[in-house]
Amino acid sequence: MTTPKDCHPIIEVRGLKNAFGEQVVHDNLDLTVCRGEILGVVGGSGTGKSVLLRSIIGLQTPETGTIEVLGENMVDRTEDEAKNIRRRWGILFQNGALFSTLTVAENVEVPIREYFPYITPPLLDEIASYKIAMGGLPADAGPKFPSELSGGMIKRAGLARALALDPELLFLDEPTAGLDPIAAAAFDQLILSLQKRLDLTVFLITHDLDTLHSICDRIAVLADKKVIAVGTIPELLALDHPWIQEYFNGPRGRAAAASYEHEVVA
Ligand SMILES: Nc1ncnc2c1ncn2[C@@H]1O[C@H](COP(=O)(O)OP(=O)(O)OP(=O)(O)O)[C@@H](O)[C@H]1O
Repeated sequence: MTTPKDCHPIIEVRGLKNAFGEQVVHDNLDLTVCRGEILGVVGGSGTGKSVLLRSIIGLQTPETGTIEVLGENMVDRTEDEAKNIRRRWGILFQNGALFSTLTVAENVEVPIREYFPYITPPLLDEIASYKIAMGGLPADAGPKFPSELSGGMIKRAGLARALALDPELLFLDEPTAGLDPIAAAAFDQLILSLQKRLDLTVFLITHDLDTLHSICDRIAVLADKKVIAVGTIPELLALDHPWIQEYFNGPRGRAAAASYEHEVVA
């Protein structure tokens, strides 16, 4: 369960400690994400998955520890340095985090305008249309406002915006939360096909066992303020940690495993 030998680290977290007052969320947490993998991050509610994501993207300053993303140190960066690194990743927040007063196309254009303020409007529109198509939305979604979209379409619009600057790395925070099983499975397949086509590295926080089975290369488990294990599902199942056993071997875990095995055989 060590890091794969051929791993080219894209995210390296070492000795991370995060605390809010007396509450220690992470203590001496280590994690490596390798280039080209889809890493799923799981853990019970409140184990610090979102705080870990916020630390990695520089929104949460840790008490101690080092974080490198795409070869850059993320702790104590100047605003200019932070801006340079931010353009190399895309983030899909749990609720899509779209600007409600902007259309889908305008939302996708926000990061492009930020980094390329002199881009011409026709080119901007063309790039936005292309990204909207990559997010799996029909062209007529571009002029719509978020309030006119279904939950699944909001996620796809958020994904289109996350892809706006051709990222090397994608952060997804519970991408299938709130979607019905059919929409969730379609979204999983969209992530997988984008990851392959665009050669992306994906850091994916999820509670969705189907997502873990169907698209994740490795899974990191957060518990006891640390990443207690990273590996494939069979590797994790070989451990006798109670949370891991309950999660993957509980009724829902077994159902997800069975349906995935069925899918592989069929
Ligand atoms: N800004 C903050 N101030 C104080 N406490 C915080 C803050 N952000 C997070 N926490 C606390 O840190 C802990 C971890 O929160 P986090 O949101 O990372 O959990 P999570 O694993 O993502 O949970 P869930 O699966 O429910 O989304 C929680 O106890 C939360 O209350």
